[in-house]
Amino acid sequence: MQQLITVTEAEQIIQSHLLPISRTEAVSLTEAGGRYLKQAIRADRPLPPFDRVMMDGIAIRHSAHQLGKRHFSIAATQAAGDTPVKLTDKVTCIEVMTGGVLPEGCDCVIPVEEITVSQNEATVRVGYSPLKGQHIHRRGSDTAEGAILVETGQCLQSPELTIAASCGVTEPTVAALPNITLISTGDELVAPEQIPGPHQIRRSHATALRCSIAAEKLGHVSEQHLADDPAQLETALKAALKTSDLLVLTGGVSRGKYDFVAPVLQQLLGKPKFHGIAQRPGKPMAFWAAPHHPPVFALPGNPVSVMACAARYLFPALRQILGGSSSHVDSLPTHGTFNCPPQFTGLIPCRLLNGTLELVPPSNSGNFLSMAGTHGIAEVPGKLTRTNLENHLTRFYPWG
Ligand SMILES: Nc1nc2c(c(=O)[nH]1)N[C@H]1C(S)=C(S)[C@@H](COP(=O)(O)OP(=O)(O)OC[C@H]3O[C@@H](n4cnc5c(N)ncnc54)[C@H](O)[C@@H]3O)O[C@H]1N2
Ligand code: MOO
Repeated sequence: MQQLITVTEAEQIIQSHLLPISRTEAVSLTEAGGRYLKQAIRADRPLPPFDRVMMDGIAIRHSAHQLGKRHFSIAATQAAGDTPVKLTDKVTCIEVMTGGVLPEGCDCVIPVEEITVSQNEATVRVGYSPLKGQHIHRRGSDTAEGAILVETGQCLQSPELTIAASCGVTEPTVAALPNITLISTGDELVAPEQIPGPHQIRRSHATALRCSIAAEKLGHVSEQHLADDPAQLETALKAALKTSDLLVLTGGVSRGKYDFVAPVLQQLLGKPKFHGIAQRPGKPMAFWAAPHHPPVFALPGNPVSVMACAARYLFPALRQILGGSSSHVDSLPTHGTFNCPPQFTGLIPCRLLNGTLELVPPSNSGNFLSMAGTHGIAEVPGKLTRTNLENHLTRFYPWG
């Protein structure tokens, strides 16, 4: 392991070595949620595209009311979707519906609540004084045709998809998902569906990481498990380095006699950009970035360490590769106690409740049970005590 660097230094080193994915693909609107846009979405026509009636009621010429007219016979009814009719005089009105086109010749909509209708005649309530132009959403008042409405790089969520659908962008071009190879290592590990021997445990990292990556659509995951064998590791890594956009290894990265991840990667890619961060958990994390090779994240094998390092470094890195912003982080008030050396940073599992983080520190990073019901990690400087934690806004990194 090298000299420990800080959490912020590790983040900066990772950020400076990531390239945005250059492949794109067109996806249907039903598949587009959560994907990162690689085109600008423009208005295909002015919005709204016509003078849009905003209230169910009657449309009149405002000057008629100004001149004292209160009774209007209903010349026509215009529903939403009808081609517009025309008001030709000051004595009649057109019955209109929300979403319809404002009838030609009208400049005022009076809601149905302000009129009474009897024998095809609408009477405006005494004392009600409508304004010229009221309840009319003017053509082009939201945007002109051709304007950019959603910028490239935006993560598509329901608001952006409202715009895409409205502008007829039915197959937005988005960043292709990176191919992520997830390699877990360890002779003690068996698949979740197997019955472990007394000296074995079931492996869980790939399941956990897949869940976060799939939920946020951060990549296509392929998964392998390897024994603690340097030759096997070398063969698998050589192949994965050729076919992947990013590699994640879990376990085998600390100081044990059978921890082969760092030496084998060093042989293939040279020295890591860092190996060891002043953080708890996750101290032995390492990162490689070599020219013409995908970046490699080697996460320490303890389950809490894997998830803490993934939340803090891996998921933001994947967002950055996809073209999104990796820098936005919520800073929130925090409660609880934690145990971390003062010169370290704690990456502490926490619950997010009513805009406040409640720390749920594990008894050790191999104890994954207390992560149940938590939402991510709080990044807490180890020098903080319980008392001054209360005046501190803590950065929150969700599980995904
Ligand atoms: N002498 C030292 N020993 C250790 C150090 C150190 O600095 N010096 N660091 C400790 C820390 S901190 C951590 S974290 C672990 C990380 O070690 P490795 O990355 O080599 O991880 P392993 O030893 O392979 O595994 C640790 C632990 O996690 C379990 N594990 C691993 N993979 C999985 C999986 N896919 N699913 C479930 N559980 C998994 C594994 O069985 C071990 O119990 O090293 C400390 N030691
Ligand atoms: O710091 Mo290690 O990642 O706790 O178990």
